[in-house]
Amino acid sequence: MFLLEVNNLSLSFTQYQRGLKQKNIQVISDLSLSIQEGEILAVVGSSGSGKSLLAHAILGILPKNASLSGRLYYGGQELTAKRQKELRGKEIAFIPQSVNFLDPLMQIGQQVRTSSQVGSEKGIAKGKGGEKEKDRDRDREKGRVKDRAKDKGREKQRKIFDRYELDYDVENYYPFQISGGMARRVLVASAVVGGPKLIIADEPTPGLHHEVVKEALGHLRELADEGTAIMLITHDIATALEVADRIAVFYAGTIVEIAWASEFTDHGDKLRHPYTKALWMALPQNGFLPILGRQPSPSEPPPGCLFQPRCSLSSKSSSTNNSSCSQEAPVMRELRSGKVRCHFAT
Ligand SMILES: Nc1ncnc2c1ncn2[C@@H]1O[C@H](COP(=O)(O)OP(=O)(O)OP(=O)(O)O)[C@@H](O)[C@H]1O
Ligand code: NI
Repeated sequence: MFLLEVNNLSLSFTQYQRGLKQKNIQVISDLSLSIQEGEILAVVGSSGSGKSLLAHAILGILPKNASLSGRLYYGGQELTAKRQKELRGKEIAFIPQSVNFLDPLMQIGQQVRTSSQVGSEKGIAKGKGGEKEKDRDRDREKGRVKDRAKDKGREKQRKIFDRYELDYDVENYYPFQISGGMARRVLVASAVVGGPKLIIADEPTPGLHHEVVKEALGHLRELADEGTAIMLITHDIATALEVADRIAVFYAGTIVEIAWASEFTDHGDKLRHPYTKALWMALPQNGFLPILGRQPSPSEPPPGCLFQPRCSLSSKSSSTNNSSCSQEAPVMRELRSGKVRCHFAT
């Protein structure tokens, strides 16, 4: 059974234009994926393709002007807004794309300790330490219980600091006092403290040195090997291939292929979708072959298959008259133990 299932998810924004005119912009369309315990599924796609929004949809932290359709399941049960709120920061943890998710006014130690108790819109931050202090005066015995809980909280936090090689001194620092690499480790520590079953990591290694990237990916792999399900969002297929079990290739707001990481070999003959093959061949070790054209903007999608204007398969086999490519959007289908969204992939 899958821990997380995303079925036919679509997401659009209503934007107001001049006067009272409204425009609907479809950012994610008909997207399906699933993740098992113990596996890393990488979601790979270029900038602006809707990856972060997918993460926010799963966590239930979308902005108010977003409208969503499709279904989410977690542990076999529908993942409703109520469950999202209950599970967020605990069973379902988030490693956000930006270190700005750290609360600038809260010390790191407290931030890590409280991150598993919150489900704030902003992500991991915002504690509620103050209220606890009041109760203690009221009832000493109760207070002692709370002290023990507090000690336990600190103990747990320190264990995680040990694991991620964060000095205990760092507990008293504020986010502006730590380096970028350290801040990333704090984000991982904050995600892990609640003992999550599912981690959504949104671009966890931006602009980091190779060593730090390796370390961060190593942490994710370790957690997966302990049974955690991980969705790793990245624009960098090379990063994804270093740790992921499966790769979901994101293009213009939907997934065009789900492949095994082991299928990215040689000239990509085991891959299914022309875009996936092109991504693979664009890597330095495969000769840097560029992918011609541009990803369509969500406000002006082409008719039919979203990849059709750039597709070698569609233009090459014009003898068979592939008008379907320019007229009909292909649906996701199973192909060789993976999935593909293409009329002609074999
Ligand atoms: N609140 C919003 N209202 C309207 N459009 C939005 C909103 N938030 C995001 N978008 C648009 O949705 C698209 C997808 O954004 P998203 O942040 O998910 O992309 P991404 O794949 O995570 O990109 P990156 O790799 O740069 O992080 C973008 O074109 C963005 O402009
Ligand atoms: Ni993003």
